Amino acid sequence: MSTAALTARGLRHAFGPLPVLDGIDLDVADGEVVALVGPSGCGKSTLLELACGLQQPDGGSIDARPAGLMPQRDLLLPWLDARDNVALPLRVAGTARREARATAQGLLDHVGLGAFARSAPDALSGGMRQRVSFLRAVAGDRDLLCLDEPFGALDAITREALRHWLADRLAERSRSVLLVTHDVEEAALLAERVVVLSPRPARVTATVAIDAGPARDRTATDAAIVAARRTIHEALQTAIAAGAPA
Ligand SMILES: Nc1ncnc2c1ncn2[C@@H]1O[C@H](COP(=O)(O)OP(=O)(O)OP(=O)(O)O)[C@@H](O)[C@H]1O
Repeated sequence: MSTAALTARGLRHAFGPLPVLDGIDLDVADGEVVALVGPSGCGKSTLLELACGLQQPDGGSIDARPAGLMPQRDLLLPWLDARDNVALPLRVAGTARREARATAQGLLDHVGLGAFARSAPDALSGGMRQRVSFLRAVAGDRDLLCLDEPFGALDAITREALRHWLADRLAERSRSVLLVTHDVEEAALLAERVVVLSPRPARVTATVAIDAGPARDRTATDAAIVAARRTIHEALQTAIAAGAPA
């Protein structure tokens, strides 16, 4: 069996006349966390959708393991409570209702949402919904997780707590992650490699290796993280400047 969770070569995609991806090469190894950063609207979510098979590329190839997707809009099912939304991928995989609900309840407890397990999505705040959506993606136990701005709507403390929680889960059970984020520090703290995209149509303009030890042991003040943040930031600036109209 191949040791790649995802391999994309020369990936092209357009929405009608709008070219969005312009020949993307991307690899995610088994157990590797790769972050995607790039200017707003460059095509990051589109790339995740291709990785999960929700869209077919216009050109090139993509080969990925079955993925759990956390989309940017939470897309919770409004007729299920928070617990059953989290339990959904387990139910789809054949887990009995009682066991699936117990697992979902445990996950909700871990992120401070235990008391909201029986709440409908429309009774939850945006940040709560985002956490439920995150747990639903993680609960599916797929080898590849595609996370689109998973912590974007959260306050700084909750964001940090969830980042630690994810790093701990990944240390316990190795999974591959493709993480879209606008937060350069988050990318440096979680990823082993950060792939920098140009403005639309997206091309890969740089890849930054983060050599800072396991994610669960990293802190924002580590010299390697501070240096990585600067490198990613500069690569983003270069990408944006190169893509800007003259
Ligand atoms: N289904 C669609 N139909 C038409 N255009 C689309 C569709 N999905 C995305 N687009 C367009 O494709 C471009 C890339 O969108 P995408 O959401 O992939 O970018 P992004 O990098 O994830 O953006 P952001 O950082 O703002 O979340 C945008 O111009 C968007 O308007």
